[in-house]
Amino acid sequence: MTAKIIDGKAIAQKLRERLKREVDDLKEKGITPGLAVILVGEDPASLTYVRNKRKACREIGIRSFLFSLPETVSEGELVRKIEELNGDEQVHGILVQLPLPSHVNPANILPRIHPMKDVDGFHPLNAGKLMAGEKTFIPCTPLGISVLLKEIGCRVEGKHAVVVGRSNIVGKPAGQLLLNMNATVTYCHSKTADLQKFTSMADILIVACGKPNLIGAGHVKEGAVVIDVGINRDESGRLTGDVNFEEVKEKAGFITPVPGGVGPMTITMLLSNTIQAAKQIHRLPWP
Ligand SMILES: NC(=O)C1=CN([C@@H]2O[C@H](COP(=O)(O)OP(=O)(O)OC[C@H]3O[C@@H](n4cnc5c(N)ncnc54)[C@H](OP(=O)(O)O)[C@@H]3O)[C@@H](O)[C@H]2O)C=CC1
Ligand SMILES: Nc1nc(=O)c2c([nH]1)NC[C@@H]1CN(c3ccc(C(=O)N[C@@H](CCC(=O)O)C(=O)O)cc3)C=[N+]21
Repeated sequence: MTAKIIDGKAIAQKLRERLKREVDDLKEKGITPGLAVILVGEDPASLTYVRNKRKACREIGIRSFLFSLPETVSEGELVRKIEELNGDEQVHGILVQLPLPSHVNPANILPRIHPMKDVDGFHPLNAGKLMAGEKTFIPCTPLGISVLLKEIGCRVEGKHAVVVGRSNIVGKPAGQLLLNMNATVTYCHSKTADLQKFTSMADILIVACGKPNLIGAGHVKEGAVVIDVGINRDESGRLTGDVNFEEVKEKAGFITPVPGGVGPMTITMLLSNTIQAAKQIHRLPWP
């Protein structure tokens, strides 16, 4: 089987046009959604991501505010900045770009974001609500994956979803969201004894490890839906995922490319969550 390639970039573009109309409607009510991004240090990858996020905001009329803090910032200073933004009426969403420097523990920082402004969905209250199946902010990458699955007409209910990776920002919430959608979910991670045994059972395979070519054709069931979250840069600076694309596309039913798959959806869901935050703060209905 030769896989259909899931064009995340095109799907993201289509959604952003819809989101722009939502922003226009809000502006007519006198509300301009605003996203505050806190960037600590000068990691080149983080600088690129933050630039892309702000550009995406600008394109659909969301205001973005950037706060660049030095690598040496203390936890106390970071928390003070967050508290200031929690009280800022122009700011509806707050994002602290990860990773943070090693002297800063994200567990001391992320819970200080007001849960109603937590557009990344990393606050323990929102993570708990996702686990309980309640309406909440869902982390952008898992949410983007669920939209991609919907777009290709993949019915999740009753399927076996295998998630490789168990980070708080991708793997865990992705598996939880698929469970909420009635998939049977298996998590794999670096201590999994026989990765291939599990991945080759997957109807839906989500890979979020940061290990280039971890998944080859032998890991994949014929006709499976393969979602490659990994973003790796090779020696020449080219982006690759965690899946051996050339090999796996001959076997899978659907596959996301890197770049142009999950990445653009992550940013689109950040825009969407920011709009929902603005609506919620102004007590407007949100879906
Ligand atoms: N496209 C997008 O929008 C986004 C892409 N990313 C990318 O996704 C990837 C994962 O990100 P993130 O979740 O933050 O990464 P983390 O490093 O936090 O987590 C990686 C996970 O992969 C597991 N893992 C590592 N090696 C193996 C292995 N050989 N076999 C099985 N599991 C393994 C780890 O297991 P253990 O827990 O045991 O250590 C861990 O759970 C990265 O490439 C990142 O750049 C991230 C966010 C958004
Ligand atoms: N608080 C926080 N929230 C995040 O959501 C978050 C984060 N920190 N830290 C880093 C990871 C990574 N991440 C990506 C977002 C977009 C692309 C993306 O747009 N990728 C493009 C390519 C971009 C390029 O060319 O570099 C693509 O795959 O097509 C990738 C990765 C969000 N993250």
